[in-house]
Amino acid sequence: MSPTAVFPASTVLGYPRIGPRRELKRALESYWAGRSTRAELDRVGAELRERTWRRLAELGLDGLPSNTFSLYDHVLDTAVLLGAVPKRYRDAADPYFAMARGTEELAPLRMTKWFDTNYHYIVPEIGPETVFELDAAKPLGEVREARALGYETRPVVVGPVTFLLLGGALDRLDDVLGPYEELLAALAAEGVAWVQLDEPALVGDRTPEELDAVRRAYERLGAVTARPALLVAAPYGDLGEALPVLAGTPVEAVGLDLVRGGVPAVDLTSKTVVAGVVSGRDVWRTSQERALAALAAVRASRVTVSTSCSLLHVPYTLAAEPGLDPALKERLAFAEEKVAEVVALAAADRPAAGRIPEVSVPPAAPVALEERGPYAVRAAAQLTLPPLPTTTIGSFPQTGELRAARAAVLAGTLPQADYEQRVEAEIERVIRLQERLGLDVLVHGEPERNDMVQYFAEHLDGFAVTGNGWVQSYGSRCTRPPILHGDVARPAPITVRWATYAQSLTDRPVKGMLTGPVTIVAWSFVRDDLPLRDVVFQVADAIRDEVRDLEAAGVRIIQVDEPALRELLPLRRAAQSDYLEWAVAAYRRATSGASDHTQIHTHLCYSDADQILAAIDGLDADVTTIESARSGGRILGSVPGFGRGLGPGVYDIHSPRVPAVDEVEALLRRTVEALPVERVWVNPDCGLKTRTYEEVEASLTNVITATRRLRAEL
Ligand code: MET
Ligand SMILES: [Zn+2]
Repeated sequence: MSPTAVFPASTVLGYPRIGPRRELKRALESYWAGRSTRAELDRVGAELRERTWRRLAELGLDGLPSNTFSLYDHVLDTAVLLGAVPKRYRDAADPYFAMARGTEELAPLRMTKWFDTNYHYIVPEIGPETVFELDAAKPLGEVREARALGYETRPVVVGPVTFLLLGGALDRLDDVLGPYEELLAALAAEGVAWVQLDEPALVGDRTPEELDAVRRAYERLGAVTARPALLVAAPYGDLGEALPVLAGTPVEAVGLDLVRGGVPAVDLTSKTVVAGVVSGRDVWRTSQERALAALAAVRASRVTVSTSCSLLHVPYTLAAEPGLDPALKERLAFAEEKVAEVVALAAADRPAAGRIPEVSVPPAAPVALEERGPYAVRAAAQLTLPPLPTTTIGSFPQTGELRAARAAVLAGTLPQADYEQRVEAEIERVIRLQERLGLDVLVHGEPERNDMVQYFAEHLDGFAVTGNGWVQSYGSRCTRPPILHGDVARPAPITVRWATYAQSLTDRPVKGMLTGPVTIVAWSFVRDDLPLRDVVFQVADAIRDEVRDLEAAGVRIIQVDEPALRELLPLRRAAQSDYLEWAVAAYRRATSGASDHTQIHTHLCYSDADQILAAIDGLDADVTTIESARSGGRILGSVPGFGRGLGPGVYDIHSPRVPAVDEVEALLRRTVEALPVERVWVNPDCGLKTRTYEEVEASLTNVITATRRLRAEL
């Protein structure tokens, strides 16, 4: 017998969890530092959950989700739920955080980007030895907790197909379905009416075998005798060929992303459609007209209103942004405002009048660009360096003092000139440290940057920055994406003064450090009235001017970071080449103004770079540094054909762990076996700003010792 519960008229697929004032971040970091207890951390979690449910109810939302809270990551929570905790972590003092962050003895699990977002999840480690076993404490606990506060909720769990695909183990489907069936039974016993299983993996290209797995999974879960009604939600795109498959299973409701995907032609008259018409991916107000038209076009037994995906990707509320220009604010909606839109759409029975006017500015006319010479010519013209040159990715630890000083400037209690002196003092410290450690290519350490995108946004026209618009990136880490709302231009040089100051302190080369156009647009909330491919070239032109000015100031090596290149890659193959074409063109537009004797570096991280190697090659950078250590050197298998300088990272900077000399040496040996030694660079996986000086000094010392051992053999 299938459940008969009616789905609520309005809901959201998920909600931010870091806290409106980043309360969870503070609680986590204090717990990790040993300054507070686990009980104190759990209390902050409970308070945040309560506030979220209360606020959603106050805003008039009918269907409240639960289990959308997480202490670190919802995919890691799912692994725990299913018993997929690798043996080696089980005896750790706190196995959950040991998997997330590592311990003295244990490296953490791999982490990578969640679909095409800037959120990072912990990759489940599933092997033949994994025994799936249900541990439903968390979802059941949240259901009870909400009920005690007077709220009935719909638990949200990552679905079996997505979970296994993320862990590269779809062959374990039959084994994992047992715990899912038990979970459904346990939730039914608890009186839960609906459960939401998130299956974002279904909006990508799926093979016939994978689609068959979808069918088998939902046939089986649908056949559980006493179970809640099932909502299968597919955020971040179009379900495509997976939709008829799902529609043929007994699931009661499907959640569609109608912002990115079109209204499906598939007949869904036996299902409820939870229609995602309010975007969870941007900060722009919803066009009521367009949303109502989409709602009207869906053919289903019941159509209810929702967000296109979890609101995890947007800040909490515009109410915390008194500093934003009111005219811009009119065009914006953060999480709370989006909930209000969902509620209003669910109540509306006619198109609302008074649409917000959309502003449209034509993109800058493309100009003919001079190209750089061939790589061999450039390499001969550039600086001569020792074999296996050592460098870092740019940032050094951001100290509490510097952050406090920046806040004091904002508050008006510290004069700008004093702040700039402190930045210079920090640059000097970083330069001296690198000289002492013996690095070959130095950096200034980026102390003036709160964030690699926001810093540029603050210095470019066309961007607004928020005061509190924090969005979770991973664990306790958040970013404040700037809002790109107008035409982009660079009124004055941005980084030249810091780069030249750093170079004035040392005879060794100092790399200039810029963020690339693709990453700037990827990590901003970009106006939704123009295609990204138009906007990105305006940003590229601004960076191009900066490259020129750095070069004119005598900087011989310039790094233009593109860590987000992989992230924006469309989930469907059919759309990928078009994206890669404009992304690569934008990067080249930004860098091709450099002369042949300027060495251009780029840096990518969390890239799963194997998929986009041709595009990375197309960037035509002289040197590419890339994440490799955290993923165990997997990239080395795919890079032999790479024709220019390459620095696969030799240690993971996302964990406080200091890598041993032998460990670095081993990875370095594998690297020189995979690549011609004269093209190999030695560097960490990524920037060092989240680490302490103590960790950095110890780690880099070991990196340099390992490099010297190898050099001695050359
Ligand atoms: C996420 S990539 C970071 C690159 C930047 N240059 C840094 O070192 O922090
Ligand atoms: Zn990086």
